[in-house]
Amino acid sequence: MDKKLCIIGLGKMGSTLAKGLVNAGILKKEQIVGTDICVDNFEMNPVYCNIETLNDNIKAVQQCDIVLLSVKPQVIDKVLKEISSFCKDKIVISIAAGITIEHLEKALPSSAKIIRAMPNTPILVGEGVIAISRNKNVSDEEISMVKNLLESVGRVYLVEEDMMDVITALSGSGPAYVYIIIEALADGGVLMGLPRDLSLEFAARTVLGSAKMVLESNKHPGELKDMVTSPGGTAIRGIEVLENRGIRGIIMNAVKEAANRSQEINSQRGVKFDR
Ligand SMILES: NC(=O)C1=CN([C@@H]2O[C@H](COP(=O)(O)OP(=O)(O)OC[C@H]3O[C@@H](n4cnc5c(N)ncnc54)[C@H](OP(=O)(O)O)[C@@H]3O)[C@@H](O)[C@H]2O)C=CC1
Ligand SMILES: O=C(O)[C@@H]1CCC=N1
Repeated sequence: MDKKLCIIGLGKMGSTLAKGLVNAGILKKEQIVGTDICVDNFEMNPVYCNIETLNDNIKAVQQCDIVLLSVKPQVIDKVLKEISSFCKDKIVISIAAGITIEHLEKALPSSAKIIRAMPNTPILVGEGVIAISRNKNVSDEEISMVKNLLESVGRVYLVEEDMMDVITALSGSGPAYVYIIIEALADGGVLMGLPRDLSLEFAARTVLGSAKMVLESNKHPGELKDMVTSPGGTAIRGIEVLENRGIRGIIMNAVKEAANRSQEINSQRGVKFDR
């Protein structure tokens, strides 16, 4: 790919994307420029993988074909205002939770090619899942190019934008829920006497393997669960505890609340820009 990418905001997600794309070999490190307001951040954080870093968003945007906005929703308006006039012919990808294409369109030139995307942190290890939606200015060829770029770090799905808040809650935020589950499984092992490092390894590998079974076996998770639960055995005793405490409802509510928050982020911000 011969395009140059500018990542604005080299925080957790921006730097993860930079590293994921370079590791995947789809872009050379010379094809990515990253910006952040705090230059010290660059030195502190080794994950920037030697890409060029600037603390000047405009300079970075001017030298790139694709602009990826990876700042918090709370500061995105400020950044959009700063770079807007330099984005006429650019593909602008925003990964900001809750920020709609309509909102981005109001802040950018009418010709801007806008993509709203929702990745998740496992892109760092090439196992991300990424949803993308586009505005009318993005051609089929351009969306294929972006899809191809992002496919180097995960599975990419082109979705209707009205699914984005839920996807933000499920796969965008989901790693956080899964890490809590892994940590709790490991704590359970430690509680019962396993060494911490062994317990964490077993917990993480159990989640990894179980997810692979769901994806590769073509079996419903309930059927896979039944394969683990012998009558009168150990697993069903554990499940009884989880069901008594409402594990399913708790997880469903977590997704619902996160999706509500994604919607709230956009509606609470108003859509008002100085051109
Ligand atoms: N973390 C995640 O798992 C995911 C995050 N996202 C989205 O990605 C975006 C970034 O999130 P995340 O990486 O977690 O947040 P971070 O706060 O870690 O990263 C944002 C970075 O942008 C910097 N920044 C702030 N203002 C500017 C500016 N004007 N110009 C350039 N850089 C600036 C921040 O610097 P400073 O800290 O000094 O303010 C920070 O380093 C958010 O919109 C979030 O919704 C999407 C999917 C998953
Ligand atoms: O918590 C957040 O707002 C971001 C968006 C998705 C995951 N983390």
